[in-house]
Amino acid sequence: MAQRKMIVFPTKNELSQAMAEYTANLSAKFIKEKGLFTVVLSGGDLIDWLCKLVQPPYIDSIEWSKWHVFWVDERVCAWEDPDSNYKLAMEGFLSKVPIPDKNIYAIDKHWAADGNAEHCAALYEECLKDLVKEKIIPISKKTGYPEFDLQLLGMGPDGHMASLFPNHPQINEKQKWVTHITDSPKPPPKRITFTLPVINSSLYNLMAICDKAPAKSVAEIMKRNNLSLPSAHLSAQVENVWYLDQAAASEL
Ligand SMILES: O=C(O)[C@H](O)[C@@H](O)[C@H](O)[C@H](O)COP(=O)(O)O
Repeated sequence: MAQRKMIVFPTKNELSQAMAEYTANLSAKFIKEKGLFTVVLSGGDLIDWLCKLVQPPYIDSIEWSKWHVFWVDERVCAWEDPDSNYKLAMEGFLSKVPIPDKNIYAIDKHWAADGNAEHCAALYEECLKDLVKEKIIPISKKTGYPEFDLQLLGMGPDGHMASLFPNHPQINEKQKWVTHITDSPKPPPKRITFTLPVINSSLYNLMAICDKAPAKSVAEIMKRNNLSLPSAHLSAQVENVWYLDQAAASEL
């Protein structure tokens, strides 16, 4: 498993620029190697930081038609709800680039609007299994779990990643690929999330963290490897890279 690497950027703008370049380079590499690129998004501020991808030169150079887009976690609510990670990503990013609709794998529309978190998680896992059969997602020979090319992650001030929160049992799930939570400490309470083995089976994981609020948790992870914080468990098969701005790195 890859060692954690950390890069601190002077500003959020530079972090955003580097994230776009990192994503574009991996997109080119994987499309050349296997004809497609699987990208997993999270919610939160990350989508804002992806803004550089919808600007030149990336907007024109990326082969968007070869992208397949997933969510590492999603809030269980209607697609139109302001809480929806799908809505956030569509409005801020995906609607601005020509990725075919069929390659965007959102939470089930009906069951999400209905608020059924358990069923939404089961359906999302089924969707991943169908894509394994269709050879869009391989199963890693090393981990035995689905292998995505790149995940773009964020961390909350409490050290959570995806919807794996401190002192909640979801972090220990090893059987399921996708699980659910109905009492998330960060609102809204109902969510679905990739499990830790699936998150760590990704080839490349980029964790992007900005601002002062998560700085203490960043220090707990970087200096003390405090495993009570879910993000401290992040790994990857090839590269586990953490991009921080100055404020997020201020307690290091
Ligand atoms: O649904 C969510 O809330 C996100 O997917 C979540 O996992 C996010 O990545 C972190 O909470 C960081 O969020 P912020 O960038 O908003 O702090």
